[in-house]
Amino acid sequence: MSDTAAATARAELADARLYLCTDARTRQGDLPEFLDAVLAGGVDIVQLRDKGMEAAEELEHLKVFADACARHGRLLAVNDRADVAHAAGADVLHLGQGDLPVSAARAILGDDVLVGRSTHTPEEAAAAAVQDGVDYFCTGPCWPTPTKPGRPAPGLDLVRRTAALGTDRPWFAIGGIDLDRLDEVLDAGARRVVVVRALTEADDPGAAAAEFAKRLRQASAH
Ligand SMILES: Cc1ncc(COP(=O)(O)OP(=O)(O)O)c(N)n1
Ligand SMILES: Cc1ncsc1CCOP(=O)(O)O
Ligand SMILES: [Mg+2]
Repeated sequence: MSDTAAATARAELADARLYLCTDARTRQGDLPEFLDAVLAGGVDIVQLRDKGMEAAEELEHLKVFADACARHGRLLAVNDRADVAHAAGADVLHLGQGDLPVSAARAILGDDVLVGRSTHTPEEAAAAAVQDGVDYFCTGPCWPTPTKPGRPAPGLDLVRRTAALGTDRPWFAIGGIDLDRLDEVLDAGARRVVVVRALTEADDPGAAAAEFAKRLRQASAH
């Protein structure tokens, strides 16, 4: 990615409100159509999150994700692996606390790829808000979720405490968020969310994405 493209991607991240993570299996039969529907609905960033998939297979699936993101002018994210993010030409790499250190990812990717970080405590959130090389961070899970089994949920208190940081760095609430719970997440102070099942399991994913995007943008406007 050129310097200009990276600056554009950072501006798009600043404006982003709705971030989808999905594997390549849940919507196996209609993946391109599903991605087109949610991107048209208002998803700003799409991450292929398919734990345990081998790199070669991940790269193949990422072509479908990259094409969809390019059609809609949205950001493509890779989970966990800097090498795969580089090979796929992704805009974003997401790193958890147990993944590659940010400095190691930067050594592979340089400054042009956006890097995100997971946080699960107020201390981790405060650190991610100022850590060099981090473009955005996520806090959660807000609720226990079968998408991330075994991960204790710090709940909305973490969202409140993250909001209280008053950071300008973009941050997203994650974990167990659906349209019924969105107002609670907004009331706790989040203005950006990451979702999986709320879109992958929606009867009408495009309409669900549009409803998320509308309410997130309304909340951001005041
Ligand atoms: C956007 C986004 N936020 C959080 C996560 C979770 O990352 P991590 O804690 O490393 O867990 P895994 O997803 O790797 O199981 C994410 N992937 N994306
Ligand atoms: C990847 C991840 N990290 C923390 S919660 C989570 C999964 C969120 O999935 P869902 O939106 O289906 O609860
Ligand atoms: Mg990870």
